[in-house]
Amino acid sequence: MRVGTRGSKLALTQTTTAAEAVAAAGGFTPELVTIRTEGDVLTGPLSQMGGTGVFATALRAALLDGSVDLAVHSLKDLPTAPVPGLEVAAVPEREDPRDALCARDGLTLAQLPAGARVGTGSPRRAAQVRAARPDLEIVDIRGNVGTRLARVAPGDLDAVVLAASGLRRLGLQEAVTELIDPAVMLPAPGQGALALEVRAEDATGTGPLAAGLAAVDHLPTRLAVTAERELLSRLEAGCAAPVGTLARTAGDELVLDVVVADPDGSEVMRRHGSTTERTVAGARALGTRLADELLADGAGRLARLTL
Ligand SMILES: NCc1[nH]cc(CCC(=O)O)c1CC(=O)O
Repeated sequence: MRVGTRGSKLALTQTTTAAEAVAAAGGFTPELVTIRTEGDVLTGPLSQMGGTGVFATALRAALLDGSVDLAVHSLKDLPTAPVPGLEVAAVPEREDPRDALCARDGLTLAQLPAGARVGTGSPRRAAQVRAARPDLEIVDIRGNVGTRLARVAPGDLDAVVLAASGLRRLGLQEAVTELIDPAVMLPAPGQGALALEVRAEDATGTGPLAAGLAAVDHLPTRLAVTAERELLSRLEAGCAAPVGTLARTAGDELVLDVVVADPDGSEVMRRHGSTTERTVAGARALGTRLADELLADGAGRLARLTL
């Protein structure tokens, strides 16, 4: 069973873990195949790379041409539009979805001094940092997790904002000085979750791959990310848009929080919604409903500023 992965340390770590879980449940041996994607080759701000899918397209092509049988993606890097012939057959249990501040001297967002320099390449993170702390300076950065973390140094940056999940998977959780409360910063749709994608004919049935995938699928995570991604696609916003959202199951409800910000954080729209229909269709309907409420209130104008 050939498993496609990006070559970054984070991608290799999370693909290995996911592939081993699927393989153990399905009873086969995985072989990792590293694939260079556009997002790994190009430099410059991600938000200006011309659309979504810079990390996923090459992996999807490898699935379609048969050179791999399973692709492991960070769900937040996967475009919401379905690809004919492919299916996200499993979404394993999500890691911590929150964003993490990694600051010098153990500082939190509230404790950073005025004028402190905070690195992020994400318009979503930048807008929410600006909304919470208009007195900080945002510095546009890129690179893999290790590269970005290394920028926290005297004479350079005071802090960076990264996904807690990525840091944890890399064993770098010591660098986190604050797990940012979703009331202050909502994560990207799907953050902290993985998508296990296969050719549609392998998604169901009695084969070892389908059996392994069914064993690692986690329904509460699938419902949460379905609501988040439906909202994102309804807003027609890409992965680089200033849209934060987080869904979770609470008791017998699925609840969804959303923020749409203009890039400078001076205008921020928040919405909260819930449903008792804990099915994929119910999750979709919840995402659609909140997106429509936001669009009716002018969110399109805010979000489109950076698209
Ligand atoms: N776009 C980069 C990216 N894609 C997935 C992750 C790791 C977090 C995750 O599992 O969602 C990261 C790094 C980051 O945002 O800090």
